[in-house]
Formats: sequence, structure tokens, C-alpha cells
Amino acid sequence: TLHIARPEKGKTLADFQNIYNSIAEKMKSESAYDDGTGYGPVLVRLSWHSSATYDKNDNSGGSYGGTFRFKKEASDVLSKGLENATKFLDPIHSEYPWLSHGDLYTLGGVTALQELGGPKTPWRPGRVDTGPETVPAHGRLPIPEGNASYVRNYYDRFGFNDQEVVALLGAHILGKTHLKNSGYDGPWDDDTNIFSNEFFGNLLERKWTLEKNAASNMQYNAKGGIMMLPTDYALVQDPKYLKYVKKYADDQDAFFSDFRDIYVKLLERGISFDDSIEPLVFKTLKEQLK
Ligand code: HEM
Ligand SMILES: Nc1c([N+](=O)[O-])cnc2ccccc12
Repeated sequence: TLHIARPEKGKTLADFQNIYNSIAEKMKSESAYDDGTGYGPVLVRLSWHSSATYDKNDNSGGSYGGTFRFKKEASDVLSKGLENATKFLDPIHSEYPWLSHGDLYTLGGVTALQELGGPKTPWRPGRVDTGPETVPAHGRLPIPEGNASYVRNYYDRFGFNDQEVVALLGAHILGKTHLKNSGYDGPWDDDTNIFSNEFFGNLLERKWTLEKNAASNMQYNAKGGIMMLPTDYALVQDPKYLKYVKKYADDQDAFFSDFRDIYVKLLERGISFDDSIEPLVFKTLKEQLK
């Protein structure tokens, strides 16, 4: 499968900054969502799920075709909860019908990440919507019950190495699990909408207890109301992953730049962009106030 980027005709940085601002303003005005967590985390999760179907073996799946817009893909039980993110973005798509869904879902994640204090993340337009016949079969998303070898094998399908996997999973400092979505529960503290390297500090510094939750799933709980999925905890059970967990716990700048790089790599995996076109870097709302 070939995915050639074709940027929307005649659109400039200013046009895409307008979309960024529409999304960011809507995030601000709907900040009460999910008990005050806001839409940022679920928008980042949607950008990940819309890219998580990628398979390096035939270059299929990934963010290019915007196929998450089809029920066939969005109905995957492992994507439960993401209907909140696509419903949030529907009016943005109506306001900018020229933007492809692949670009919309990835731009939504980049906007959310930057507005939650994350790194400046270059983004390139040009994903072209593909039809329902291109929706990959279910079964390409990861399950939360996996151990370290499961996680390593899963990301091998993207061609991501151990360092990239650990950095990428640092996104789990954002947002929450919800019993009604995934059958996992927590965390219950309030600042789950600020991007930082604390996921790694949580892993290393807390005393974790493996417990059965209200949905009879096993998860790791610590005092203070934070939790880890089995796939999160795998990062400290495996010595090769643990090395990077320690690196990122000690060095927030290294985490921010490595997360930015692998997040961009994820959102662009499988797509051929014209390298003469500069990636776009958006201003945050705060930066535009002055
Ligand atoms: C081993 C791979 C992964 C597994 C098994 C996994 C699993 C999960 C699960 C079970 C939830 C809770 C969903 C819910 O109950 O609402 C979740 C939430 C989330 N995931 Fe992941 N995830 C993985 C990788 C990633 C990656 C690579 C990213 C982004 C780069 C990401 C971003 C998020 C975010 C931001 C949330 C919070 C969403 C919210 O608050 O509504 N995850 N993940
Ligand atoms: N906030 C989170 C943490 N945490 O440590 O705050 C850990 N794992 C998570 C997994 C999915 C969603 C949110 C998580």
C-alpha cells in the first residue's frame, strides 16, 4: 500500500493554525468534560488509535486514510470511549470540510498535546481519506493485559525500538482509564491533564500492588490513587525497558524531545511526504495572547 501525502491545495500555516485554534478554544470551553479532565487526553488517544493499525509488513493501516471515521473501525471494543473524541471533532470537520479525517485526527492530538504543556510538535498535512474497503480488520490494537515481551513484539510491527516504546508510553501520564470503557479504573487524582515525565517517576517511586479491580481485571495500584495497566508496569519488569524509564524519570527535557520524535513518527508512519515541504509548528493559545 502506497500512502503519498497530498497537502490540501493552497492552504498555508495560517489556515492550519486557525484549525488548531478552533480545537484549542473548544477544549477550553468544554474543560468540564470527564470530571474536569477535559478533552485533551482523549484527543491524544484518538490520534494514537487512528495510527495504531499500522503494519510495516505491507505498509497497511496507520493514520493516512482517516478510516477511524468508519464505524467498522471505531466499533473495536478496545477503542471504547473514543466516540467522545470523534464527536468533539465533528463540528471542527464541518467548519473545515476541506481537511481530511486523517489530518483532523492527528492535528487534534498535536493540538491537545501542546495545549496540555507538551513539547512543540511539528505536523505535516496531506493525509488523503480512503474508503471503507481500506479499514483494517480488528485485532491490530494492543491489549492492556500484555507483558513486556507482548509489548516489544506488538511495537515491532511499527519498527519501533525499546527506547521509542518507553518514550511513547509516557503519554499515559495523560487522562484516565474508565471501567465502562476498558474495564480499568483510575487514576483518581486531578492533574491528569498536564503533560510531564511523571509517568516514569510514578513507576519508579511508588509501591505497586497488583489487585483485582471492580471489573475483575488485574491492575497495579499505589497509595495516592494512581494506577498502572499491566502493559505500563511491564516497563519496569523488563531490564531493557527499565533503563529508559530511569532516563526519562531523571530528565524531563530528554523525555519531551524523545516523545515528540516518536509521536511524530507514529502519526506519520507509512506515509511518503514531500521532504521539500517544511513541517508546520503551531503556536499555543497562550503564545498568541501577547
Ligand atoms: C501497550 C500499548 C497501549 C495500551 C495497551 C493502552 C491502553 C489504554 C487503556 C486501556 C486506556 C483506558 C481507556 C479508557 O478506559 O477510557 C488508555 C487510555 C489512554 N491512552 Fe493508551 N494504551 C497504549 C498506548 C498508548 C499510546 C502509544 C498513547 C499515545 C501516544 C496512548 C494514549 C492514551 C491516553 C492519552 C489515554 C487517556 C484517555 C482518556 O483519558 O480518556 N496510549 N490506554
Ligand atoms: N494516568 C495514567 C497513569 N498514571 O500513572 O497517571 C498510568 N497509566 C495510565 C494508563 C492509561 C490511562 C492513563 C494512565
